This record gives sequence, structure tokens and C-alpha cells, in this order.
Amino acid sequence: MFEVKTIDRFDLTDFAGDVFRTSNTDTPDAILVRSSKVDDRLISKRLLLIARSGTGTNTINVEAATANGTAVFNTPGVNANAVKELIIQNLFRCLRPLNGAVEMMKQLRVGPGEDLQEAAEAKRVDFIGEELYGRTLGILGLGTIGQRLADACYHMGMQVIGYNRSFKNLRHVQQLDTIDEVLEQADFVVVLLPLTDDTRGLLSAKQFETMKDTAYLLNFGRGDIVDNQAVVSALNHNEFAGYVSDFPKTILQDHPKITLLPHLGGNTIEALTHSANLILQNLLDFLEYGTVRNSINFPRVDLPFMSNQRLTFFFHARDNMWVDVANILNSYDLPVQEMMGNTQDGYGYTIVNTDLSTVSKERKQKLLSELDQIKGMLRVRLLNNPTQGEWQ
Ligand SMILES: NC(=O)c1ccc[n+]([C@@H]2O[C@H](COP(=O)([O-])OP(=O)(O)OC[C@H]3O[C@@H](n4cnc5c(N)ncnc54)[C@H](O)[C@@H]3O)[C@@H](O)[C@H]2O)c1
Ligand SMILES: O=C(O)[C@H](O)COP(=O)(O)O
Repeated sequence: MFEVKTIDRFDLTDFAGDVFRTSNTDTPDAILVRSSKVDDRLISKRLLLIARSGTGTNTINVEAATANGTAVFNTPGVNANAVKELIIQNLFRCLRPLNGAVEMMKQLRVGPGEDLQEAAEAKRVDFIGEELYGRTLGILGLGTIGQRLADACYHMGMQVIGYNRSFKNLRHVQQLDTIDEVLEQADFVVVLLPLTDDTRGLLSAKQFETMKDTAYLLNFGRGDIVDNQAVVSALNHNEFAGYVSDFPKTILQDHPKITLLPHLGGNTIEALTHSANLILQNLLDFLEYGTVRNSINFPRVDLPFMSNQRLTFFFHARDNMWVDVANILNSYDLPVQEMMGNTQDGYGYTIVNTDLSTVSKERKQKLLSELDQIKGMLRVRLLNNPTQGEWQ
């Protein structure tokens, strides 16, 4: 039904993913990616969906996809535990100089008759650490990951404060009214926001001035939420103690107070497996059945496929939209066997189970073209029941 090919054939750099197409054409029906940027040139009329295995969708032009009638899917929450655990590991690393101690142990040699443990203990004064217990954790972005981190750190004895644009009724977090209040009070500030027009460059020189000089900033949201040049400058002026980022930039390399990771947040066997399974299921269900789950721009609609064919409609929600569709279906004497629809953020998605088995190919084309031309219609699809016939 769908071939899977790699995107390399498009010769678009900075992109690596799989595409799905129904015929031997360079224009894909669907694109599957992790964090790779989806080039806008791929959002052609033919493109039915973009599937992002993972959470952040800042590498996809969702607005352009929506206007094109292309569904965008992601797998929110599946890597939240992986990110939470990596952040906790890094909180400990900020206070306990484990890397140095392990390195020292690799180098340490004792002579005949000397005791290695004794020699090691003589060196441990260089590796005295501090404890997380009783310290204040500030979380910017109290979503799925932020809440899990808050619960775990609260149970380790930390005070947890946070900022989110909407109020969240959370048991273990004192939610503050401004980012600045969090920055002033926290010993650790963890960024867990999405990258949007509102959050790009949100943390810069002015914000760093308000931080404690002993505080650490950990960015597991997205690199561009933080002004990297301002980070380097603030650290050079001892405005805060250290920066940990999951999003490497050359300007941050080699600074003694900066720790860079190669975007490891969701990089566990569990998260990757779970995410890949979920996104593939959602992708195939949409391509073959028109079912929508976990889409960020299409409303959720899941109707059992009990007919020979079904029509799916994605449109700008407006008064009388359905009257216009129904008039055309009636003029073709099409039975509406079952139907389900939903709206979200001004867009509607409707599935109609029907039977076109007696309608000629030419009339089907004419029907689809008339439905396509309805004012506000963004995408019409005709699907054959995969368990009852061949793909058309
Ligand atoms: N490092 C990694 O590997 C990794 C893994 C997963 C997610 N992430 C990043 O973390 C982000 C958060 O993930 P999540 O699963 O918790 O998402 P989420 O959608 O559950 O949480 C995001 C939270 O941020 C809040 N928010 C959005 N814009 C805001 C603004 N301008 N000001 C204040 N609050 C705002 C939302 O209300 C929400 O509560 C993702 O968007 C992604 O960029 C990184
Ligand atoms: O948004 C996400 O899910 C994370 O940043 C993980 O991205 P990745 O799929 O490239 O690991």
C-alpha cells in the first residue's frame, strides 16, 4: 500500500527521516522524523501528514502544514520520564564532583605494600560535594516533564517553585507569578518550555543578573530559549555558577562552567521504543483509516471503519459548512452510514462512512473535486476499507 523510502533522495540537507508514498514519485504522502528540520518545500499538496516521534515540534512549520491540510502528529509525554531522570542525574553532577573523582581513581597508582583505598581516601578532600536536600529547585514550564521532575525532587527533600503561563494546581510546587521571582529564589533553574515565538530568547542578560551567584541553570527545553552569548558573559562575570545544556552550540564549548550534552533527554531504549511504536501506529491509522489521535493541528476523531468507503474532511470550522457538504453528498445519493466530527482551534475534522462501490471512477473524481471546492475546505480524502478492497 505505502512504500517507505529514505528522504536522502530529495537531496535536502539537514534532514533525515522516512517518507511514505503511494507511487513512484518524489513527493511524499507522509514524513516521519525525530528532531530533524522538515523543510517547508516538502509541504506539497500531496503531503497528508508529518509525524514527529518525540515531543517538540519546533522544527515543523505547523501553520503551513495546517493551511495545506496536512496533519501533524507527535508523541507527547512518552519521553518525559527519560528527561526527568537525566535532569536529576545532572542536578547531582552540579554538586558532587564525580567525574573528577572517577578520573583521579583511574590515574591513581600505589607502590608494593601500599593500600589503594588508603591512598584514595587521602585524596577525597579534593572531591567534597554538597547535597540537594533542602535546596530550591525552580522549574520554568510545569508541563508533563516539569511536573514529574517536581514530584521526584520534592520527595528528595527539595523545595520546588515554578512558573507556567497558565495556573496548574500542583501539590508539590509553589507556582510563582513571574519568571524573575523563580530566578531570584532558585538554587537550580530548569528550563522545560517549548520553543515558540514567546519563549525564543526568553532568558538573557537581564534575567541572569537576578539569579543567585551560586545557582545553576539547566536547559532541557530548547537551546534557543536561552541567549547563549549572554550565558557566556554572565558566567564570566560570576552571575551564576554553571550552565548545563542538552543543546550544543560552538560558543558554549570549552567553557569551564558549561556542560554540554548531545541532546540526550529522550535517548533511552524505553522512550525511543515507546515513541516509535506510538507514532507508527498513529501514522498508519491516519493513512489507512483517517483516524486522528495525538495530532497537534487536527481534532481527535476515531470512528470504526464499518463501511466499504469513507470520506474525511479537514476544514476551517464555519457556520453551514456541513450543509454545503451534505448538499453535495445528497446530489450523488450517497448514504451516510456513520459519521463523527470534532473541532479544535477553529478547525474541524469529520469522517463519514459511506458506500461508493457503485459510483464510477469519473463520478468519484467529480465528487471529490466538488467537495474540494467548498469554501474553507482544506483536505478531502476518499479511503477504501483496507480490509475490504484495494487502495485507490
Ligand atoms: N531534551 C530533550 O530531549 C527533550 C525531551 C522532551 C521534551 N523536550 C522539550 O521540553 C518541552 C516540554 O516538554 P513537555 O513534555 O513537558 O511539554 P508540555 O507541553 O507538557 O509542557 C510545556 C509547558 O510549558 C508551558 N508553556 C508553554 N509556553 C509557555 C510560556 N511562554 N511561558 C510559560 N509557560 C509556557 C505550557 O503551559 C506547559 O505547561 C518540549 O516542548 C521540548 O521542547 C526536550
Ligand atoms: O522533543 C523531544 O521529544 C526531545 O527533544 C527529543 O528529541 P529527539 O527525538 O531528537 O531525541
